[in-house]
Amino acid sequence: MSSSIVSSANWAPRLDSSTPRRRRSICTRQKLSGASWTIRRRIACSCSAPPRKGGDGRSALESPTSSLSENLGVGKEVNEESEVLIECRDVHKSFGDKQILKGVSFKIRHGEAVGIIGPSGTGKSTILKVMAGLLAPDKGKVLICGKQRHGLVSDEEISGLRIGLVFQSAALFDSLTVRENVGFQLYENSHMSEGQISKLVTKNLEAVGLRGVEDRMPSELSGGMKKRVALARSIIFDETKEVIEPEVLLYDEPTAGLDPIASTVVEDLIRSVHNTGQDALGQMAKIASYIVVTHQHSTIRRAVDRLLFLYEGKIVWEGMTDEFNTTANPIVRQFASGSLDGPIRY
Ligand SMILES: Nc1ncnc2c1ncn2[C@@H]1O[C@H](COP(=O)(O)OP(=O)(O)OP(=O)(O)O)[C@@H](O)[C@H]1O
Repeated sequence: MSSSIVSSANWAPRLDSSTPRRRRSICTRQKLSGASWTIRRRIACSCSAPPRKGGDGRSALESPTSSLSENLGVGKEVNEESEVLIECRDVHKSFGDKQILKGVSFKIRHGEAVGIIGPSGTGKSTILKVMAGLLAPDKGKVLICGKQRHGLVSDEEISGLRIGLVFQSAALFDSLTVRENVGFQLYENSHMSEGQISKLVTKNLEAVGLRGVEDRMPSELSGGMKKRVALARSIIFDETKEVIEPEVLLYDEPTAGLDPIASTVVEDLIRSVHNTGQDALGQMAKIASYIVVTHQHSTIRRAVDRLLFLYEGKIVWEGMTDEFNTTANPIVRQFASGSLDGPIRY
């Protein structure tokens, strides 16, 4: 069991003597472009994921007409005894004199699909960044498989649990092709050949329903395609490694700005890469658990099983998705109905 915790807080393309020439050119091009990128963190922890299961369970709210959904295993089997992968314990975070998180506590267990909802500006993205290690809490703890993370540490190849954050904006490198974007981690950090990476990129793009876009630039993609490319980038992993690390994926508003059908596609993709199920190619995926920050009702219904409601810096309600519309909690009722009357004031 590894005791080290390694991540990539200020991760950026590295240029060193071990970086192959082709890879250096990718890094250099992007450095010059000054674009933002998705930050991925690798966290070595002492947990080991339970064996992968096929499972035929699905959310009670899944559409019975969705053939993809029918194949997806979801959180039915998750219970109190499932292993806790991430725990936020009394997390506080302020920006200047503005207190955003005021004692947030919750656990994410292996196999869970959890949604974080709540009014705008209440700190949903902030808690994702704290979990991903991009922000340090002012007070309280984030435990990864029971181990407290201390600050932001360097990015190294490690084994354990990986935590990936998929930004709302997709955050693709604008000067790199789709192939280079999706394969970026592998070009940078693996020993795979170009040909191997290229094949894997194509396979992962197919898994998110994209074909023949490898040579396009991000500017040539629609918003929905960009989100799917970001999804492909978040699920790709080095298949030549003997040990495949389980991963918790954190999605920040993955369906924001998409039309209803494109949203459904992304919601089902998020489900399909969960490791209790299969990806769109029918292969077992490796995502241990995932968390989705969302405002979209369809995403709440289709993509997650359990909800955490964040309001005024605290989790004020937790429940299963089918309880979202029936709970008597006045804050949740107002939010679910979109009413102007109630405890939430704008
Ligand atoms: N780096 C930062 N510096 C200063 N203030 C910040 C920073 N990040 C977030 N904030 C502020 O913290 C508050 C919470 O932001 P956050 O993005 O977490 O909210 P949210 O619940 O995700 O909102 P939305 O639903 O609108 O996306 C906002 O008032 C925001 O302006």
